[in-house]
Amino acid sequence: MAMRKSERAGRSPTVGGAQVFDCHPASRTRSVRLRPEIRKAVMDNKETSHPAQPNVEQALGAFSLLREYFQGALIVDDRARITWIDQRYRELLGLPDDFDCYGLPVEQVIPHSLMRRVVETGRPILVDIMEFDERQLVVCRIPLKDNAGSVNGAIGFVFYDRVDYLAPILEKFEHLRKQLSRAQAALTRERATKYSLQSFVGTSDAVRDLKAQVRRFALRDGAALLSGETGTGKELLAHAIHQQSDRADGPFVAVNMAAVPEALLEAEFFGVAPGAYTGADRKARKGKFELAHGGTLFLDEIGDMPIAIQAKLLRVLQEGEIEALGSNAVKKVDVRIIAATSQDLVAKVDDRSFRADLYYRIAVLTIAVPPLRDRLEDIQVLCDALLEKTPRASDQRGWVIEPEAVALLQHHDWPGNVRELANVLERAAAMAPSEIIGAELIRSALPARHGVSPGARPGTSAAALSTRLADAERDAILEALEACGGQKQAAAKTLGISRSQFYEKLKRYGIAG
Ligand SMILES: Nc1ncnc2c1ncn2[C@@H]1O[C@H](COP(=O)(O)OP(=O)(O)OP(=O)(O)O)[C@@H](O)[C@H]1O
Repeated sequence: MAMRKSERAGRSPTVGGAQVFDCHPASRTRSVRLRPEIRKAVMDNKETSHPAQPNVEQALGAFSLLREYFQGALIVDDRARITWIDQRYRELLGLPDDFDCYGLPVEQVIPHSLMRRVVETGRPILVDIMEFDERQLVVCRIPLKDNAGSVNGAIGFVFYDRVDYLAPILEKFEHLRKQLSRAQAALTRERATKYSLQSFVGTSDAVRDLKAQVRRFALRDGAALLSGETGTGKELLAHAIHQQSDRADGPFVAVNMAAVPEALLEAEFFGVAPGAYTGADRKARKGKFELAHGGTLFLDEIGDMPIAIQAKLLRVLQEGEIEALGSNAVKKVDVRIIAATSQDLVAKVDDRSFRADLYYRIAVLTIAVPPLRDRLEDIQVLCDALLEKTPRASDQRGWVIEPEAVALLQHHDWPGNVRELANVLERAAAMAPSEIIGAELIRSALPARHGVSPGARPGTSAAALSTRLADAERDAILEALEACGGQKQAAAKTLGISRSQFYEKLKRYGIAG
């Protein structure tokens, strides 16, 4: 390959016996500071002898036509170690003149390099955007082959800012990258406030003790069981435990046992191997265990877990391995289980509908979440916090709840706990003609079966109708539950709705499990 005069004047490292020339003379007079990670790489990993490499002259010759377009080039051998790099690329990377990177694994000089992938797969990556020190470089990577056609290395080119037609791509990429990092930052802020322990409102002694226990449990890594009536905040607390634990940077994945049809639970948990089912869904699907790897898996309503799945869950907890449906391969998973129940699990163990061995596995750390009726002094602060989140008209300054209204709420028994309180406040707010929520409004918003006639307070006719319909639905559900001796599945059947719809309605109306 013909070298330009300036190139010949440059430093000329020996590569496998051939003389190869760096081609940008300017940097020789510039002093560049060695980046700390590169300095470390030199100390730790430098190979003393230069590796075998592809024929550099031949490779550069093949791409000589591209020379005026690229602003840096690099060659690696079949083990992705640098065998040649030109001066312009060295400059772009900030490598000082006296730094010899020959023989170093490419990632130690260019952390995001994909040259290894090209060498390993033998497939080129023709256009890619690679980040280096907050800069975006457009790169092209091509495998090199020996005379017998085997891959013996790869060559990479960098196109930086001189290629005008790449500017729109880079601008768009940069724009999207900024948008993404803004969205990620907002999400992190939102998650942190939504799920922190501070968002569990309450100043009673019961809540103080509960929070102290949650903080202690967050520091440990064992399975935890939260028990308490529906709407007491078990899921909120599970999030808070995760957020305060060492797993906070890992995923938090929730499965509601009652909401997933029984036939799908196994696939939901353990995933599906490709082709496990004939027909449309032949693709592999990850299960919740795999999705929660490195984080926390929250199992809501664990008392509703079918006995066959209980046996499988126990095996995963004992062995730390999962096997996808239709697969023989096992995968290791590292997941913390936090389970929640609104049923009496000990009673379920006694009547053998819940496995004792599974109970002892998940009840390593147990937290009993108190019902709202046992901490009625929290109602004032809960009202303030919940109303803060309740939408209001743009000309309203903020909701004000009158003391008589709070007193009325403190006389209710709250079978649906905080969720029910939130619903009542939302209904009252929807009917309120101003930002003041008084006792009359609360009386109208409380469920009819507690002796208050729905719609007694004149609201809009639409609000009154929706309130009446909701109350009728709630009463039908309560009647069905009573008729079926509390058996939810049977009650759902009586009403002609699915188990998951039934549970959704129980939640909506704050009916305890
Ligand atoms: N102490 C609290 N402070 C503020 N909000 C709360 C509190 N407890 C519960 N909530 C709110 O009440 C609603 C129900 O809470 P959550 O879903 O955590 O209850 P749960 O016990 O898991 O209910 P279920 O057993 O029905 O699934 C959520 O909107 C939650 O944010």
